[in-house]
Amino acid sequence: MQVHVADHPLINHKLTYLRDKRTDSPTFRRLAEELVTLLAYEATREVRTEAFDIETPVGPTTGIKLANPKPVIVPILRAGLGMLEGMVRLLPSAEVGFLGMVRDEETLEVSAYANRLPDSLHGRQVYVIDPMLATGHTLVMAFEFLRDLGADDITAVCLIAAPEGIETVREAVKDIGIPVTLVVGAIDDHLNDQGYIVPGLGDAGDRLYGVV
Ligand SMILES: O=P(O)(O)OC[C@H]1O[C@H](OP(=O)(O)OP(=O)(O)O)[C@H](O)[C@@H]1O
Ligand SMILES: O=c1cc[nH]c(=O)[nH]1
Ligand SMILES: [Mg+2]
Repeated sequence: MQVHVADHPLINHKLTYLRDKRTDSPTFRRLAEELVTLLAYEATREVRTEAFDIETPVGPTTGIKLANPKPVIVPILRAGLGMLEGMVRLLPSAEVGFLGMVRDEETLEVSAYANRLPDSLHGRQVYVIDPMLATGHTLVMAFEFLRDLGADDITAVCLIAAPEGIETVREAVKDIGIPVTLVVGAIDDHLNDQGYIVPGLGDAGDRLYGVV
């Protein structure tokens, strides 16, 4: 698994305000969208393209466009929804599938409660978006779903990751059997006893949408 940390002053600036507990929900949503657009620049480096001919006002040239079949973006509900607008802005022709997953706050085990994905992902590049990679259980389960539907390769885009979670995902993808890339805005210090990323930003879903 390739891991890219998109270390850039603008990303670090926006992440700092996202982390700040004084940041309100509307600002948090805006920052999450802006951050994913910056991370998507790195994440889409290997997006498949095809050549096509155009004419500029001055003469003919060959350019590129996104190849078919178009990529599929998969936000992990709830918190991944906060990154969807920013990702779709960069890949407007992509399809969007949804996976709803929640972790048990005591055991930190994950369960899936919603699945609205294309019937087949054969030949498709898939971009998974979820702001937090904590224990890694959520991403591993998502990758298994997507691999079973035939995804060609998967790129996960996360705003903040814990080193422990990255190692769990790294081990698991050895058995996934398709190329996996991880693009993150920051790798934080550690996970605490409750499975929260430290320093992190708290519960991303709650900060985006309120406590349920
Ligand atoms: O790496 P893990 O330990 O599996 O944790 C990461 C998951 O936790 C959060 O979701 P949560 O379960 O809080 O659901 P929510 O998005 O509905 O708040 C986050 O958005 C990830 O999906
Ligand atoms: O720190 C964390 C860990 C998991 N999920 C979150 O939203 N935040
Ligand atoms: Mg949550």
